[in-house]
Amino acid sequence: MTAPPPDLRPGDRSTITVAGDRPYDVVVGPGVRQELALLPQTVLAGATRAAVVHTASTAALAGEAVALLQSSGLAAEAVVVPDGEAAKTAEVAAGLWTELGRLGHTRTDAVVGVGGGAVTDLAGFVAATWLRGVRVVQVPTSLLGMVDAAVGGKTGINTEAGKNLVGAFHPPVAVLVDTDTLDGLPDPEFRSGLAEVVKCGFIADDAILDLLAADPTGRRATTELITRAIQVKADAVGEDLYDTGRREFLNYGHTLGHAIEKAEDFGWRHGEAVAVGLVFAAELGVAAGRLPRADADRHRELVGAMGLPVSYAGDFDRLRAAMAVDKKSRGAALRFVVLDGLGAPGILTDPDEAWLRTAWAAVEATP
Ligand SMILES: NC(=O)c1ccc[n+]([C@@H]2O[C@H](COP(=O)([O-])OP(=O)(O)OC[C@H]3O[C@@H](n4cnc5c(N)ncnc54)[C@H](O)[C@@H]3O)[C@@H](O)[C@H]2O)c1
Ligand SMILES: O=C(O)C(=O)C[C@@H](O)[C@H](O)[C@H](O)COP(=O)(O)O
Ligand SMILES: [Zn+2]
Repeated sequence: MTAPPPDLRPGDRSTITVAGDRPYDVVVGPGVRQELALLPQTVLAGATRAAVVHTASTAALAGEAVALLQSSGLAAEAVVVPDGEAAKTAEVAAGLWTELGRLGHTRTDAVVGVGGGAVTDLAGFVAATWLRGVRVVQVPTSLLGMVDAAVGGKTGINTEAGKNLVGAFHPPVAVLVDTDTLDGLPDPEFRSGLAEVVKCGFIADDAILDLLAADPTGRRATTELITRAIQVKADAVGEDLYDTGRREFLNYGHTLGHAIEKAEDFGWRHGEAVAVGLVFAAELGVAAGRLPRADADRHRELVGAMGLPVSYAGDFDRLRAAMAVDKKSRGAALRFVVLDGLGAPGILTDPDEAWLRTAWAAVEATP
């Protein structure tokens, strides 16, 4: 089980360091976005310009970010992009490259993402590709962005063929998780973020499962849940940035989840699709003889109690075709993350068709 950082007390500021060739800090707490003003003296040393990428929903926070960066001497400008998955397109990325060119951004300048996971994925991707890589600071404002998307350096956009199929590994130089920014986040978005939190519980930290069982809204222990989920992610990413081993376990529930997002033309929230994917993956683990039935039942009960979907009405053959282009696939073989017990993730390669059908039957919504 992952222990919370020693300096964590409710309401406090805590810091989680993500290890790697270029380690960086994820700072969590109320008001920590103000620390943007300090970064030009530290991780943004030498920068003269910053482009603050945001959507309409985070315009006020982006305006504040611009003012904070300007107060420390940077020429900072806000750049607005479309909301949600509509931001994660080649066209929007190309628009940002044009804007960085117009603003005269050089290799020492920086991109700052202020928004949900879609913004941080896009901002990270543009930073990874502009001049072959400039620094990016992430200021996630959705729960999902905080516990997952802004941490770990996976950046990307979607294509016709599916989710996140074009991207780069490009870790941020800092992540400021300001828990105050959650105040304006709509409940369904908060719940969507909780899907990634409970995922971390299933793969690595049963204290998360206990906290969510005691309060399935996740509102009573939000800071502890955020910190624990980030710690699970940091542990995996610090060891395996490039997704060739331990990091793959963070993809638990995502094989079917991404296929559902695509089938729904990105009309479902990421966490909602992952929620069904978690229940499916647990059922697949049972069908494969790896996960005890009681543990799969715990998935369904907990995810359902959190108000997230546990079933889906769709065409399995279509979903299967989408799963075949999942980034975990190798050649023609499907690969899934499954559990050998709570907190014990592993890989299942090329599952029997019968196991897939059994797991699908367990999540298929009946009219
Ligand atoms: N890179 C990664 O490792 C990683 C991990 C998980 C998810 N993701 C990606 O993240 C995306 C999902 O992120 P998301 O759930 O944050 O979606 P999102 O970015 O679309 O944000 C959800 C909604 O909340 C709004 N919003 C965000 N912050 C707000 C605030 N403080 N107040 C009011 N509204 C606010 C947004 O405008 C949007 O409408 C997906 O594209 C997913 O693929 C990436
Ligand atoms: O960081 C990771 O690695 C993850 O798998 C975390 C996921 O929650 C996240 O949705 C990620 O973007 C999915 O990665 P992908 O490579 O399957 O697109
Ligand atoms: Zn995810």
